[in-house]
Amino acid sequence: MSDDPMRVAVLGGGSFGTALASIAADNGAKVCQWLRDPELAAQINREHCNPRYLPDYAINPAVRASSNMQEVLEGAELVLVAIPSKAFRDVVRQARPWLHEEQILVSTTKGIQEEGFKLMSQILEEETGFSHIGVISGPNLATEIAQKQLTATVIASDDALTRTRVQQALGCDYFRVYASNDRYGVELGGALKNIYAIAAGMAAALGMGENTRSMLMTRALAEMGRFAVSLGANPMTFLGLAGVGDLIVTCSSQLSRNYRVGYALGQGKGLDEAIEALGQVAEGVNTIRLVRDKARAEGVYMPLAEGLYQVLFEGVPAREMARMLMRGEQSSDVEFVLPREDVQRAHRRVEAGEGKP
Ligand SMILES: NC(=O)C1=CN([C@@H]2O[C@H](COP(=O)(O)OP(=O)(O)OC[C@H]3O[C@@H](n4cnc5c(N)ncnc54)[C@H](O)[C@@H]3O)[C@@H](O)[C@H]2O)C=CC1
Ligand SMILES: O=C(CO)COP(=O)(O)O
Repeated sequence: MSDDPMRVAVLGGGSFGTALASIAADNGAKVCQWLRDPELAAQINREHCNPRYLPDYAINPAVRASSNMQEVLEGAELVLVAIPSKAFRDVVRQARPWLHEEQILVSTTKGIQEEGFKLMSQILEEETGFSHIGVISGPNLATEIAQKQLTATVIASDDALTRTRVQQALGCDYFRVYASNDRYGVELGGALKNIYAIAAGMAAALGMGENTRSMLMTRALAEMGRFAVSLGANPMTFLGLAGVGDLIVTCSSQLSRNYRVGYALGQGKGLDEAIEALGQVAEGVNTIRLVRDKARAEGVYMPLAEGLYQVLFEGVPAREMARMLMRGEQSSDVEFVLPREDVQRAHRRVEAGEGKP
């Protein structure tokens, strides 16, 4: 491998794309960032700041922004795609003429496509047929990365070259990159936790306490694991940064857009109003709908996702939903230790008078 700096292309001019572009440049890579808006690109090149999505933070001046896809992709070894899920496939299609088999393509997007319940790396695979494909996910609030707060992420791919080159490209003094070969689990964790961040924001706005938040996060993890198992993913991945790590940060921080949408809803704002006020993407709103439908179709028990769906889309008051959830069927703490069905069976027996003194 040559000593030339790695060439990195970042597709997306939002907060995360901008933060990642700056990390790669801090690390010595030659970085080009693609964004739709030529004026914003010119402003980034002039002022070394992204005033629309990451105001108040300096971007490494070596990052070159452009609205010309060909210019950005030419010669790139690593392509990071940081585009919201709704536009992800469209942008990959725009990029396709300048992508080639030797490149490493990595999604950084934590969302799901409605048609076929596809994750973003599956879209990368479908649109290109390439083999160096991966996903970055973890507790990665873009504004904290922009402040160079110590942060860790996961690069997940079954391709060792992809994992290694991403660790080399992005790993630095303030950003540590761990490897995983469970691409599906890592990507699913990043998408699912957004649902529960909305619930945590809502609970905070309703004045609920730390016990509540802790219960919510832990039960969310149980639900995520159950869902993952039903889709054939490895639930152990959720014990890592892209599972419990991301769940903790997104359910605890006002910097999370999903948390903020939940908080606004908890304050009594309507869903459209909450999204409008945010002005950025909160993937969880759409993910709740998709996951709730998928859980129903697969017969997976997901009371939090179901309850949240009813609050967001069917007008059930959040407090009323919280009460119903608290009074829901008796369950098990860790289902891999004591299966939920065993708890329910024991209840049925006792209720039928069997085993009572
Ligand atoms: N911001 C964060 O802290 C983190 C975000 N992510 C994920 O990164 C993904 C991207 O999010 P952000 O950069 O935060 O989003 P953002 O909301 O800050 O910006 C979205 C960007 O996508 C662009 N965009 C939207 N539709 C487009 C289209 N049709 N064509 C071209 N560009 C389009 C917008 O112009 C904007 O530049 C999301 O899925 C999010 O879950 C992951 C980790 C952290
Ligand atoms: O994924 C994130 C942090 O890891 C960012 O969360 P939000 O999309 O809710 O801001």
